Amino acid sequence: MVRTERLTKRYGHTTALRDLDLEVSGGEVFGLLGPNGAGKTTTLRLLVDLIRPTSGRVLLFGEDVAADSVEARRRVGYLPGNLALYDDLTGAKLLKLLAGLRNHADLTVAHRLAERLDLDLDRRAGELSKGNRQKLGVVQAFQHQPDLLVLDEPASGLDPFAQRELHAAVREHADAGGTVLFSSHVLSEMEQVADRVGILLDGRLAVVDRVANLKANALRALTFTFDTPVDAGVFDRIPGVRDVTVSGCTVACRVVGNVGELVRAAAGLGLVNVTSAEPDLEDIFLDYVEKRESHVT
Ligand SMILES: Nc1ncnc2c1ncn2[C@@H]1O[C@H](COP(=O)(O)OP(=O)(O)OP(=O)(O)O)[C@@H](O)[C@H]1O
Repeated sequence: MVRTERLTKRYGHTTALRDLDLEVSGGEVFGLLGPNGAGKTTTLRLLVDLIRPTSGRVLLFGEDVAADSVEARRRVGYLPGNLALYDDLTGAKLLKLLAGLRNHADLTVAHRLAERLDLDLDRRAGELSKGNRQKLGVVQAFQHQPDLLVLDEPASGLDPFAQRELHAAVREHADAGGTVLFSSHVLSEMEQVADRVGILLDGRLAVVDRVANLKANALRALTFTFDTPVDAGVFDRIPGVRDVTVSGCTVACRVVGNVGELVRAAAGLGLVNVTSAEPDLEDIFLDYVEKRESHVT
C-alpha cells in the first residue's frame, strides 16, 4: 500500500528526512514516533504529495505519487498537523463541501463518526474548541472511507474519551483491510493501536519493530524504597538489572525484560514503595544502538 525508497527531504542546510525506506501493508496500522523536529510531519506530507522530495520517491498502491493520479488521491484520507478549516461553515456544511470535492455524496460515515466522537456538526467551525476542531479534522479524513489514512498527530487535543473512540475507529479501519499511518510523540498511544512502530530521530528511521518487542526489550527504570538501608549487591546479582544506585533507604536501577525476580527480592527486604517509569523514546533508541553495537563487536 505504501512504499518509500530512499526518501530524502532537505530544507536549505536542514535535512528533515534522510533515506527513508519503509513498507506498510494493507490492514496495518503503522505508528511514526519521534520527538519534536524528528521529521514526522515532513514524512507524512511527502506521502500525500503535499511537498516533493529532494530525492527518493513514494509509491502508493504501487504508483509513484508524483504521477498525480486522481484515482490514487481519492483513495487517501489525510489529517494535517496544522489543520485549517473554513470558520464560517458549520461542521456539516464543511464535511459536505469536502465530500463533494471528492465526488463522494454519502455522508453516513461522517455523521456516524461525529456522533461517536461527540462532535456537534451544527456549530460553525470558528466557534469550536481546539479539541472539537480536531475531531472535525478526523471526521473529514475518514468520511470517504479511504484505503489509506495518513494522520498527523490525530489524538492531539482530544479528551480521553474521544481518543479512545479515535483509536477504535483506526483499528476498525485496519481490520476492514485499510491502512493507517499516524504520528505521535507518545509511546503509550502506539501501544493501544499500532501494529508496528518506526522511531524517527533527527530525520532518520532509527528502529522499526512491533510495539510489544520495543517495550519488552527496553530498559525500565525502577525505584524501591525500604524501611531500612539495604545492600546494593543483592540487586546487582539479578539477571537483567543494571545501573544500581543506593541512597539511604532508596534503591534505583534499570531492568530489561521480566521484573519478577527483582520485585520478589525487593519484597523480602522490607519494601515500602516501588515506582516504575515508562521507558522513553530516547532510552529505547539507545538500547537498540547499544545492542546493535555489541552484536557487531
Ligand atoms: N518548511 C520548512 N522549512 C524549513 N525547515 C523545515 C520546514 N519544515 C520542517 N522543517 C525542519 O525539518 C525538521 C523536521 O520537521 P518536522 O516538522 O517534520 O518534524 P516533526 O517530527 O513533525 O516535529 P513535531 O513533533 O514538532 O511536529 C525540523 O528541523 C524542522 O525545523
